[in-house]
Amino acid sequence: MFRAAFSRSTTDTLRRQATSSASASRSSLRRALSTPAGEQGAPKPSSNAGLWVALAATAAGGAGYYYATREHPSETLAKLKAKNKATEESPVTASLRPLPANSPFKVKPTVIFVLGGPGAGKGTQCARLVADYDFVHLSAGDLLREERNRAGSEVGELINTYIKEGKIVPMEITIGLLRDAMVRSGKDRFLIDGFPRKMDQAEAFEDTVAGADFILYFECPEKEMERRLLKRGETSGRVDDNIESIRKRFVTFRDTSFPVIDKYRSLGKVHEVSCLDTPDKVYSQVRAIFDKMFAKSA
Ligand SMILES: Nc1ncnc2c1ncn2[C@@H]1O[C@H](COP(=O)(O)OP(=O)(O)O)[C@@H](O)[C@H]1O
Ligand SMILES: O=c1ccn([C@@H]2O[C@H](COP(=O)(O)OP(=O)(O)O)[C@@H](O)[C@H]2O)c(=O)[nH]1
Repeated sequence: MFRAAFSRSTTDTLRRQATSSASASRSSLRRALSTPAGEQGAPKPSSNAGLWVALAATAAGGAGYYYATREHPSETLAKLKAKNKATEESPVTASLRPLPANSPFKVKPTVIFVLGGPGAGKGTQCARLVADYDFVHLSAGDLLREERNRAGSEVGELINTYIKEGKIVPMEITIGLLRDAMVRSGKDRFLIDGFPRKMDQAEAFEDTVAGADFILYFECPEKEMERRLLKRGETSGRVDDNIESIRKRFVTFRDTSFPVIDKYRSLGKVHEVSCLDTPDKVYSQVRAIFDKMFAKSA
């Protein structure tokens, strides 16, 4: 279903090429990426041999994993809730579907993609969710900025250029960072904030890390997002919280990221929340969704 929507995926190609172990180190990925081929028009495209190696390492082992087994999430959840009663397992960690062959997890983790345009309030709401529910919050943007700032990073400059231009950093970097952070946390419930921003990212993540249980989508008009981002830019120190970068980010969101939300919506996996209210009121909508799905940790 999800998979069928992709005409010819990156990972399909990679599966044919991949012979190396999926556990290739991040540093080797970075080395391979020092001549990146951008996902979205890298400033200077060059030989992509290294990229293939990195992508192969990231996606290797996904073969055999198939989305066709997925049923409608509401049916699945109903079954899982019943099972949960009997086994005390979390309704979602009991698994919506099998893990990909080379997932770093033994049991399927709970994964929620938190999506919305730039400045919609994803980070603000995730911070509240972490306080009330037992989730690890991983912001893809924060992880990229951390890597950009890491002394000795071989992809720092590249990340900075993509962020400033409002473009999407090559997925193998982002997925590598997310995967590492998930494993390092030692936990199994994740809010993945600001990712996936492109269809092939969604597919590669689901193929090599774990499937998403649902998508929490913050709907927000551009005018409001622009207002929030300009305000945030007064203190954030971010290279992209300025009007020029903001406009570019909106274009990327409209053209490249929104289709991901639409795709998941067609699968019945999107919970949409309007961000046009105070943070408290927005959060009460979010809580209504989470209270239905998860028992509170406190
Ligand atoms: N409901 C809201 N109303 C007004 N301002 C908000 C709201 N939610 C978040 N903000 C502010 O808007 C800016 C962007 O929010 P943030 O959570 O960083 O968005 P995102 O993670 O989606 O980029 C921040 O300065 C935040 O304080
Ligand atoms: O999966 C991701 C997430 C973020 N980014 C980059 O990081 C920037 C900032 O993303 P973040 O989620 O931090 O901020 P937002 O745009 O949602 O405010 C984006 O514009 C992209 O350039 C990316 O390339 N891939």
